[in-house]
Amino acid sequence: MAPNLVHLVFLLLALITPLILFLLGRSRGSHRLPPGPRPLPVIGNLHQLNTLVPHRKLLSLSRIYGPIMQLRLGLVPTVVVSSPRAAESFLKTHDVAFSSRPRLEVLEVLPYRDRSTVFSPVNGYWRQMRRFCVTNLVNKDWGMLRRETFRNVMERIADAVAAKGGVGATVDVSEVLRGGFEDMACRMVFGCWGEREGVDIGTIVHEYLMIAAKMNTSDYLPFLRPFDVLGLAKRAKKINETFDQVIESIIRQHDQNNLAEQEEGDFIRSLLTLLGQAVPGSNSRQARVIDRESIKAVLLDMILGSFESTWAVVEWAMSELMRNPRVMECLQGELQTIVGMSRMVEESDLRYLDYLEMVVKETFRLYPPGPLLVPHEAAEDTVVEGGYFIQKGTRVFINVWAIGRDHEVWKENPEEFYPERFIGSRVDVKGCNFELIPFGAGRRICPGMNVGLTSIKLALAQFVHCFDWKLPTGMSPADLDMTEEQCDYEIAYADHSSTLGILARDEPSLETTNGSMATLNTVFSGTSFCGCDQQGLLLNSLVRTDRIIGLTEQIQS
Ligand code: HEM
Repeated sequence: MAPNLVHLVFLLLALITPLILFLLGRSRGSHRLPPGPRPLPVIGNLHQLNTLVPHRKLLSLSRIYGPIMQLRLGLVPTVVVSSPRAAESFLKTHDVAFSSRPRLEVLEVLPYRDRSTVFSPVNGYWRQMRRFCVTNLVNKDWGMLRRETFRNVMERIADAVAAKGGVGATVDVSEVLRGGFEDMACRMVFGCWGEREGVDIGTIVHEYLMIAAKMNTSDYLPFLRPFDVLGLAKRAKKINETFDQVIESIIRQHDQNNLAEQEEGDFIRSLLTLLGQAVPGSNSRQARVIDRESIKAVLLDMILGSFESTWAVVEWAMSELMRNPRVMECLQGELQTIVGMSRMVEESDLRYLDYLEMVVKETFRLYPPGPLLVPHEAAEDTVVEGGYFIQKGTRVFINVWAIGRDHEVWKENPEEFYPERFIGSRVDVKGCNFELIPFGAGRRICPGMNVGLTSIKLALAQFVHCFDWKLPTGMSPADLDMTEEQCDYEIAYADHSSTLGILARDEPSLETTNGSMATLNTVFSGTSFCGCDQQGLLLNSLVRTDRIIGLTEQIQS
């Protein structure tokens, strides 16, 4: 299109959009819309969310307009839900109406876009693939893999400490945690380690999540799509080409029945048995055949869901434990009493560790990895709690981050990390108590919840059981920066003409302005997909001589 024509189209759209929206608004007749801030012409309330941490801004707006608040983001009517009661209305009472997902622009460039279980509408295909993943991946017994993974992680820490001169050496906890969770996820989903064809799968996952987390203007102002203003469609295409090459090579290896590459309960091999099967599509008359693209889409969903969210929770928990020595002491005390100091924590111990359970819940309350969940969309016109009318096609954000800080629910110092608030409480994270829904609730609830929870508890327990930790010299708990910031950096490709061969991601510096080492707590939480991340937790490890015999010897040798 010639530039003049483009400008003309843009101008026309800018002029007629408010009129269309006005007429649409009128046609809703007597329906009562939720309150919300007044939108500007064309951009609506987009300017108010021009922030790296939209869940914070949305919380402050909801304190003015209420727990069900209507915004207009560009041309998209959007509702933000910020209380347990309102969340229950959307995710339980009207679960069917709000289980759909919006079609995001970055997905349009992906060949597997309509086969993803995360972004598929609720239909026969979604149901079947989700059930398949739960049976063949999530519900498998991964106990041995977790045991091996976290033993390796503890040994890696001990090795790193020994290499740096022994007890008291500084360890990059983020790095070790990320590596452990990445390897475990790759072995579960792909049956191989995290490095493939010279490409680190973790870097691919991170890039996907970064792209999805960005607030993409084209999603809200569709007439900007041809311009790819933020370059996200280009980035998505590029990372997808890389993923495609990596995943093709992994699938080929499983296809060829190369047993050396395979682990017990091989998920890819089970997926391949589905090839060619017909499953119901969006309605009972429409069948869909499972093809190679469906298999790649499911593998991508599973690997994206698997590890960033999990290790981020352990990092947040470790940061809070460093800030709260009393809580650390209680947790170590519980481990010492229940597990003792002559062996490592085992999965079978977890059910007896009540204080650990409370520490994990408290971490989820304050730092849900998906502060706004994955966006939902209204599949039909619905009247919700409070008599508010929600129009079909409205995007729905459930502000879990705000719900975790709701003064009405968490009456005693909601901002404080205080695991004891759960003593005698039946609230848990499994989707029945709407005051704490880090995994969502209803039919879109995270299918990986149980596997994620067990890994988090085991990793955290072993971290604090095997080692004593202290902040690097010169740093006090008050220096720990617990605010989130968006961490975006482009990955470097080895060769611009080829998609394979990612060099590295350009990590943000770990030095703070005053020169001391500090945490860079990072959240990436655009309004499309949200994930929480935290980077660069550096701690000094101190292994007490009465702790875990093997590790102590390893460090001292
Ligand atoms: C701490 C760990 C985890 C957290 C906090 C978490 C959180 C979430 C959240 C908030 C959602 C969106 C729910 C909604 O839209 O209402 C979700 C969806 C999903 N998660 Fe997880 N997740 C975790 C671990 C996992 C794991 C380990 C897997 C895979 C093995 C996984 C796979 C998925 C999938 C496939 C979906 C999409 C479900 C659908 O749309 O039907 N997640 N997760």
